[in-house]
Parts: sequence; structure tokens; C-alpha cells
Amino acid sequence: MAAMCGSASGATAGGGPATASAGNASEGSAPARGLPHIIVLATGGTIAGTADTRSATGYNAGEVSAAQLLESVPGLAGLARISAEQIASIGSQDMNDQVWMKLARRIQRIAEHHEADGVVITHGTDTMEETAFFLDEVLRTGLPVVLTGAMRPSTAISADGPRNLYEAVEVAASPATRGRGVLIVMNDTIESARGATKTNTSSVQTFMSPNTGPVGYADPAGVRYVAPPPAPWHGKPYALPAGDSLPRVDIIYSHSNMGVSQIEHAVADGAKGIVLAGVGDGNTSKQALDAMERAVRLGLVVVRSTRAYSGFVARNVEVDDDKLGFVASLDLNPQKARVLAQLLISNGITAPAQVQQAFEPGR
Ligand SMILES: NC(=O)C[C@H](N)C(=O)O
Repeated sequence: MAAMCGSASGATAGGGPATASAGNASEGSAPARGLPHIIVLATGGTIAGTADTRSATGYNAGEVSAAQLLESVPGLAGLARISAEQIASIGSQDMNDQVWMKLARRIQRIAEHHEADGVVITHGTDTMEETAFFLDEVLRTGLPVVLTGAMRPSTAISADGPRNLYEAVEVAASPATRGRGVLIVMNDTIESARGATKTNTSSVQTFMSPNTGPVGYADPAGVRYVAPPPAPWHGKPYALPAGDSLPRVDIIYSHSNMGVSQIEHAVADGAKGIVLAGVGDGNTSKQALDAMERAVRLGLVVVRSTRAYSGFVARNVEVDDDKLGFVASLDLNPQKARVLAQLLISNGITAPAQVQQAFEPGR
């Protein structure tokens, strides 16, 4: 297990109970001895949302506690011994560095102290891919870590949360999940933290990995992986920032008739890096490229990603990255490229060649 800086913390937020044993809540019987122990870290999101089912779609995210959520899932007690901790109670549109640090430190502690066989994080879907990717970059543990959520609130007709939670626990409890990094389990599908992105605003089939496809599938009958586990990681994970907040990196969205004002504003306003959500192969207008080059000369990390749904942003093809000092995001979409740039800057890695190397998948 690689070390991670910062002290461990079991802090709770959001007013829920610090821990709630739910291992026997769903079935009314004591959990069987010998079952894997799974810790559920709840952060809020639609999976914990409530709504008047007669209303159309409106709901309040994060109102249902972790213990209540677990009680709504039949059969969980047959899968694992489960304890739950409320880390936060927020919609994931409000996800922030502080909750990320709490999650990372708590999971690191669970891994180092062998507190559990796996961790499930309940999370809103809007920024789930960013949290998953962040944790994947800072944890570097073989411990199964699985994020799940829901597209329908817990009180909706055919709420998807209970099944997603069941399958997330099933995946986290599976010995085949060890060493696979942080995963997202939604709608019977297992996606990698690097590959997955939210693709639909409302459908329960929203998470997909456009460049790689899912790494596996889960349903109540079992867990099946269709991709081999990633190669073991030999380097160090990125250290967490001392002050619990990551350096500012802005995402700038390119479009036709692209100007320079957003880029110049980001630089003047103190951003330490810029990620271009570029057109096509991570491109933008000549004047915007010039503004990005000026940003590089002022010491910012500048990454070219793409607003296109899939594909790799290739280095030195449409844009001369070597000459301009840019980094190509390769397979990372803008929101994940931003997270990686933040971690690199906070770890003192800012030279374009080193940053580029860190963007390589499976480096
Ligand atoms: N389906 C969801 O979870 C959406 C919600 N806004 C969230 O991300 O918290």
C-alpha cells in the first residue's frame, strides 16, 4: 500500500449518525459470520433524494441517511456485513475539495487499518466521475472502492438506487474486484474511474466509457469482469494538499468564433492551469491558441482536451504541443483532465513534458 500524506479522519458531516450498523437492518436477522465487511460512505445525491411521487421530477437531494438507504435494499444482509458513515449530505453539483479530502483520508485509513474488505460510496451522479477519478489518483490501494448513485430519487416509481446499491456492495465484496482501482457501478454495469462519463441527463443508463466500454457487469446473480485488471501500480499516489483545497484550474469551452476573453480572464484572475474543452482534436481558434501560449509563458499548465464525446486528443497532430508548451489530454475528458492537472500542480509537477507523461493511461 502506498502512503498518502495527511492524517486520517473519520469525521462526519451533514447531521447524520456517525455510524449506523445496517448489516441486519434489511432482513431483520443478524449478519452471517464470515461475510465480507463493507463500509458505505454516504455523501448525498439523488440516491438519497426524496420527492412527492405525484410530482413530476422535482426532489431534494441528500435527505435520506445512509442507514435509511441501506434499509431500503432487500437482501443486502446476505451479501456483506455493512456499516455506514455519513460523510456529507449534498447534491454532487456541490461536491468540493473538502469532501474529497475527507473521503480520501477515510478510505486510506480503512485500507491501512484493514477495517473492511471494501468501500462503497453513495454519491450524486453529476460529478461522480470526477470524484471517482480523483480517488483513483490519490489512493492507489488494492481495496475495492465502488461509487454508486441513482438517477431517480428514493421515493420515485421504479427507483434505481436500491438495485444500484445492492450491486455496488456485491462488486465491492467480490474478491475479483481487488486491485481494479476505483469503479463506478450503475445500472448493472461496472465502469473504470478513468473511462466513465455521465452521458444522459435523466436515463438510468447514463454512465458509459466511450473509449473502452465497461470493465464488467453486475446483477443479483453475480459479478462478471470482461476486461483484465489494470497493471499493478508501482509509483507513488499523488499527495493531498496540505490546506485541503486543490489549486485552481479553469475549464474553457471552445466554440466557433472563439475569442480570448475567458482565457485572459482566467490568467488574470489567478488560475494555475487551464484545460481547453476544445473542438475536435482539442483545437480552438488561432487567437485563442495564442492566448493559451501566453498563459504557458506565464507559468500556467495548459491542457488541450475535447468537447467531443469520445476519442483521444493526439499530441502534436493538429497543434504543435512541443513548440507551444501544451499538454494533450489523450483520453481524459475536460473535467478529469482538470482534476489531474490540479493534483499535478499541487504536487509540484508543472513542466509540460512531466505533465504529459502523467496523462498517459496506465503510466
Ligand atoms: N442523479 C443525481 O444524482 C443528480 C444530482 N443532481 C446529483 O448529482 O447529486
